[in-house]
Amino acid sequence: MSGTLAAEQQVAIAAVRRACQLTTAVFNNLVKGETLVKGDKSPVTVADFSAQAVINTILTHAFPEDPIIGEEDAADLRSNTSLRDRVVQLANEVLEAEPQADVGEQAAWGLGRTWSADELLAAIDKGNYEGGRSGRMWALDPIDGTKGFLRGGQYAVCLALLVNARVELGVIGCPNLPIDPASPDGARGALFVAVRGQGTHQLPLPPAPSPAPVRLQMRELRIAQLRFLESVEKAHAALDTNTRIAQTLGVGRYPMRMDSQAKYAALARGDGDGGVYLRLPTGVGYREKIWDHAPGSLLVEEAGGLVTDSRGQPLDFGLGRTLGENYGVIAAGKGVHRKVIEAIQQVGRSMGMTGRL
Ligand SMILES: Nc1ncnc2c1ncn2[C@@H]1O[C@H](COP(=O)(O)O)[C@@H](O)[C@H]1OP(=O)(O)O
Ligand SMILES: [Mg+2]
Ligand SMILES: [Mg+2]
Ligand SMILES: [Mg+2]
Repeated sequence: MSGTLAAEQQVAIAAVRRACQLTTAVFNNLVKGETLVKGDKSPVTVADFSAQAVINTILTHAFPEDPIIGEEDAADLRSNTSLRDRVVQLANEVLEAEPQADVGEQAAWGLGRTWSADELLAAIDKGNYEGGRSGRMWALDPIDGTKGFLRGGQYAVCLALLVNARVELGVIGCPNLPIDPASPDGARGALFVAVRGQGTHQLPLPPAPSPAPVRLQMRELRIAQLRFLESVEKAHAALDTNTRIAQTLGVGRYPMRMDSQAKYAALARGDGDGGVYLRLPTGVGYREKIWDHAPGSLLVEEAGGLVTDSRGQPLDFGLGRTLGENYGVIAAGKGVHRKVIEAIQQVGRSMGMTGRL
């Protein structure tokens, strides 16, 4: 590992890999009562909490000065002792494993020892940073696509480093994504690393010494070849608007639906010829969270694509924990991005959605 942010890359990769070991193990043993429904009706499991505990423990020891914006907080664990005990057990199983020197892991990152419940809950709550425009901060989604995780579909462990509101490093672990998109039924588990100015690379998810990273380059598709990449969740996708945009552009292929930021990885890699990540506001006032887009957007940009909102404006990661007013997120190859934005604007006008798109 060389170049700028080499230390941050190494720490982030180790943290995401260890968290993925945890989520994979939990999926095989998840039992009733280990999933809660949050205030916004979304699910959260012991795996989300313990993955955040693992990653925040590692980040806090490696970079003590850095604030973290993490999706979860420990409030529900403080009032539910059986859930708390399970999270402590799961996080410790992963943190206790001795540091693997051959992949650059260090004991100073909090590895190779057991942590108390208080320490792990405090680590989860370290993710409460409010965000902002200046300085360094990490953005963490311990499990992005919890619904995908629960149904055995796609999900992603997502970590980004932002400096002055710009994403500089993105690391995404996708335990259920096929390693080779040409063999969709083949071995699964891929890790994606993007560093600004240094490209996007795919590595094997299990830690391996001297892995051979594969550099990803988005294919430049013509409009007629495009296929949209959309959420599986109907509540997260403006399906009617998406269909009209497809018609306006002349995109005839049925969209590829996938949970989580695995979509950004799939787009960067060209899986299934998906050529456009399309996420428009659903009109329920939902604000996009920065941990849902920071690492994924860099994966696409560093593979040669463009990521903006539906007006063609850059995403603003300096507004706090959310992206502010929701104008959606559109990611596509440089050759087609502008045409997609034009089609969205045309459909927005025809549907009387001026100001919302
Ligand atoms: N109404 C909504 N519109 C868009 N995204 C949403 C909405 N509700 C939740 N999400 C978020 O979408 C992400 C999943 O994206 P996708 O649907 O593309 O897989 C999750 O992080 C989820 O948040 P949460 O983690 O709170 O469930
Ligand atoms: Mg999540
Ligand atoms: Mg998420
Ligand atoms: Mg969630």
